[in-house]
Amino acid sequence: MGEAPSIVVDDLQNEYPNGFDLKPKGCKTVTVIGDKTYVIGGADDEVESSIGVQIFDQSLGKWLKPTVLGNKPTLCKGHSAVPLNDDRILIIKRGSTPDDHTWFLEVDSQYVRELKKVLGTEVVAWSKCVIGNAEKPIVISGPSGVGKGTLISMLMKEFPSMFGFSVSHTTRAPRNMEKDGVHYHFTEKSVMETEIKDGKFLEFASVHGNLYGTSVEAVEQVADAGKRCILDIDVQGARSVKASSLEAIFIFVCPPSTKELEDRLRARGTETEEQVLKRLRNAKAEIEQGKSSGIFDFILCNDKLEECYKSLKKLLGLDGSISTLPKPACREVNLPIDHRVSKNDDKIIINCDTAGLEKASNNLIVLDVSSLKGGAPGRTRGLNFQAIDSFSDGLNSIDQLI
Ligand SMILES: Nc1nc2c(ncn2[C@@H]2O[C@H](COP(=O)(O)OP(=O)(O)O)[C@@H](O)[C@H]2O)c(=O)[nH]1
Ligand SMILES: Nc1ncnc2c1ncn2[C@@H]1O[C@H](COP(=O)(O)OP(=O)(O)O)[C@@H](O)[C@H]1O
Repeated sequence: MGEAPSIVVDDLQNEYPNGFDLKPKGCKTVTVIGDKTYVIGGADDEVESSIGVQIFDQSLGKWLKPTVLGNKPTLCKGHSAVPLNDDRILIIKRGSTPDDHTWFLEVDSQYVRELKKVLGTEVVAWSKCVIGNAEKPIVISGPSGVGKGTLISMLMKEFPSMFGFSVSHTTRAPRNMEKDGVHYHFTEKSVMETEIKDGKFLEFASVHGNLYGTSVEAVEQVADAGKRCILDIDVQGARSVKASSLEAIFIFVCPPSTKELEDRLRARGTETEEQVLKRLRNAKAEIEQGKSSGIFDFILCNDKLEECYKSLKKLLGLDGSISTLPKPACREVNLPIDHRVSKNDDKIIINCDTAGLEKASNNLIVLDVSSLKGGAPGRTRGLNFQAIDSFSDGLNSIDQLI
């Protein structure tokens, strides 16, 4: 964020009379929610190639420097901004592709309020919007050696385009075959602690004597690749995620017996004797918590690997039931640079049939925001999308749509 805002208070008052939320000027929009005016785009920090955010607090009479969380939208040829429910601003990027045209800037959501308390600064968070009901992330926990990694690898191998792994940070040393950035981001403790303080982690915990954590970026990278995110985290981490605003499915994997767990851990041969003993001691408490804490939606016993994998696929709806069927393709619509955006209750209407434009094939696009789910950190899901050729569909006015 640049120190000096790119527009001054006088600009706000003179150029944007009150209620100016929907008016773009150049590459920036100005949206008022409560006492705060959000100037989105056109900021000095856009050299970073993402859309910047500046905030003017009318009650304090000064500009605030927000901490901006989440993967940020890349610069575009302008955008429209529509405030929703006083806690987020819908951003529609002009001239952008179907997978990138709709974003939310959360300004007062549960996540933003939590992070404001933690960081003690003004906070806003970006969350990209996915059209339709993308599946929730999956949290998998269980004691060391139970087979979590094995089951996750099997899923990713069988369904490579469906699942993506959330690459955690850890302060433990890499094992022989482990690659930095693939299995973990291997990190210095002091670096990780600073990043935790800066609000970059969705959750973190000390496990078997090392620090482990899931960065917001790790989860968003998977979501932005259009995949369902899998998190392999311990029970403390699962508890934190459950308490956060990230909606997920929670699965706990148990061993058939303590003896079998010990055998698997020793046979894997990746830990020192001291580490094996520590992991086995911790396993008892983890299994108790896994079974009784009420965090987990499903408990799987990993006795015979193939059977356990089958059960995992079944509970994820991957056993030939409905969710494995190809999803109906959403009509892919590129948003032209020239369009007008308006709001009517839960419907956002994008009118691409602006003066001077040739009739576009889809001249009205209606976004239904009535059943939004999720949000930062991660994606906002559940946006319904309807592209209509108002002429061929015989519609003469927007009123007929809503
Ligand atoms: N809370 C939390 N736990 C993690 C994270 N990444 C891994 N873990 C957990 O840390 C524990 C130890 O992981 P690791 O050292 O890879 O050994 P493993 O359990 O034998 O695979 C496991 O219970 C993992 O689920 C994370 O980002 N957050
Ligand atoms: N059902 C199973 N039966 C026998 N061995 C298993 C089974 N599941 C996993 N293993 C083996 O147990 C070891 C630990 O599995 P791993 O996936 O690394 O566990 P985790 O990720 O939970 O620590 C690995 O050597 C793996 O091949």
